[in-house]
Amino acid sequence: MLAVHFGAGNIGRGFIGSLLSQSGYEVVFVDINDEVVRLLKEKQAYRVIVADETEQEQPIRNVSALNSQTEREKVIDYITKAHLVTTAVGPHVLPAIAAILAEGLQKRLTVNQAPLHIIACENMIGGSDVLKSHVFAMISEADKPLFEKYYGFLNCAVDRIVPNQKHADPLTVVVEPFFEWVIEKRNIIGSIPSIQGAHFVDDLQPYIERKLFTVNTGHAIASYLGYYKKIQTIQEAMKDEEIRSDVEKALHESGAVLVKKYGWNESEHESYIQKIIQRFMNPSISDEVVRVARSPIRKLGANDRLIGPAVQYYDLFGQIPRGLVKGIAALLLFDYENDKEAVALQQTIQKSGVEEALFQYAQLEKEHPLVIAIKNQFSGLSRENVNM
Ligand SMILES: NC(=O)C1=CN([C@@H]2O[C@H](COP(=O)(O)OP(=O)(O)OC[C@H]3O[C@@H](n4cnc5c(N)ncnc54)[C@H](O)[C@@H]3O)[C@@H](O)[C@H]2O)C=CC1
Ligand SMILES: O=P(O)(O)OC[C@H]1O[C@](O)(CO)[C@@H](O)[C@@H]1O
Repeated sequence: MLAVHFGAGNIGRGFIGSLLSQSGYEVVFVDINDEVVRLLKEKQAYRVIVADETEQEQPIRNVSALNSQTEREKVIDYITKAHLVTTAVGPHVLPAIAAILAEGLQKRLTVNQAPLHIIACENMIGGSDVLKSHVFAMISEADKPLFEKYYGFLNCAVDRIVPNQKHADPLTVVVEPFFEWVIEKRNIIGSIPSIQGAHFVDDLQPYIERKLFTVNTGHAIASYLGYYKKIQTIQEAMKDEEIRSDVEKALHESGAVLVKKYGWNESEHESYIQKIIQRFMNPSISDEVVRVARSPIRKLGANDRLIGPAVQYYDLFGQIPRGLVKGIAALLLFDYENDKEAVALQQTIQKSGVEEALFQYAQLEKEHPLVIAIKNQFSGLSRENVNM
């Protein structure tokens, strides 16, 4: 079996590629990072180190790589032969891979009528639907029914914390032991793809919301409050009692939304929250706050990890979720100069104010009670920052 995987980064090598290789696929990574592509081609293997109390090494074999900028035709050829296509490139990169994917899928129609599943493994709701819409924007009307017949775009939720890597061997990836890959069955054509450890479900919505509004919500808040307190890593941030308690408070708020919405058992959800807090604190992993905080404009999105649960909490309970609001205010103070979105966000705030930023990026009406609460919290944090 052959899998073509776009994105040989942290999640690509540390989770999706490794699981596919362990499931018996030959994995061809497609990336634009020359060094990583060259090394994968040369070594055809790399190491995943599962970091817990002990370090367990997993050799990943039967892999190779292609550079999509310089080896376009080869990528297209591999797509025509693949049994699975996956991505882990980042939500903002999906439009950039759509053209080559569309071309590969078009050519495949002429040589291979086997159905193919395409799974975008990105931190977002409906990632594969979004990729599909970009691909469909590139093909002719006549091809669309054929694409619908042969290509199943499957939405999924991926959960494993893989920090930025720095090793003598640049291919090595240190990962946490936990992983969860939940894939929606809707849109499967023919048989379920064979992937060891993946969990196939009829309806992804509860799973993706549980993951995005717990793991990602808590992680994001720890990162923004950590950055605010000039702390370097998530592990150090979680040792700060105030941050840990703010994270827990926010997770109880997003948890209240999820429990009410999906009728879950409250104490089971509380155990899930506590397990996630322990994952953030894993002393064998060192995860920079600026990595987890990256792309604050995306993270301020209406359906993303902070505004999504905050709006739902307000709508369901008619109250301000103070923990989430503090996290959002801290996001608005994230002024890391190496992050393009942080720079753009700061420019918007300086030029037009917090209300305008929340209107533009989070689609919150300026008179929404959440906006007033976020603005007050933002002013409070800004004042404390000056006095610190
Ligand atoms: N790192 C983590 O713990 C987790 C990440 N994710 C999601 O996985 C996705 C990837 O994240 P990471 O692996 O952390 O990022 P990363 O930055 O380590 O990897 C992204 C890879 O995509 C490559 N890339 C960029 N543009 C490309 C293009 N046009 N064609 C092909 N490859 C291209 C980059 O060179 C890089 O190797 C994101 O959507 C993220 O939200 C989801 C769960 C956990
Ligand atoms: O990848 P994003 O969406 O920028 O979020 C940052 C981090 O969130 C996590 O998925 C978990 O919270 C990470 O490990 C991830 O990379």
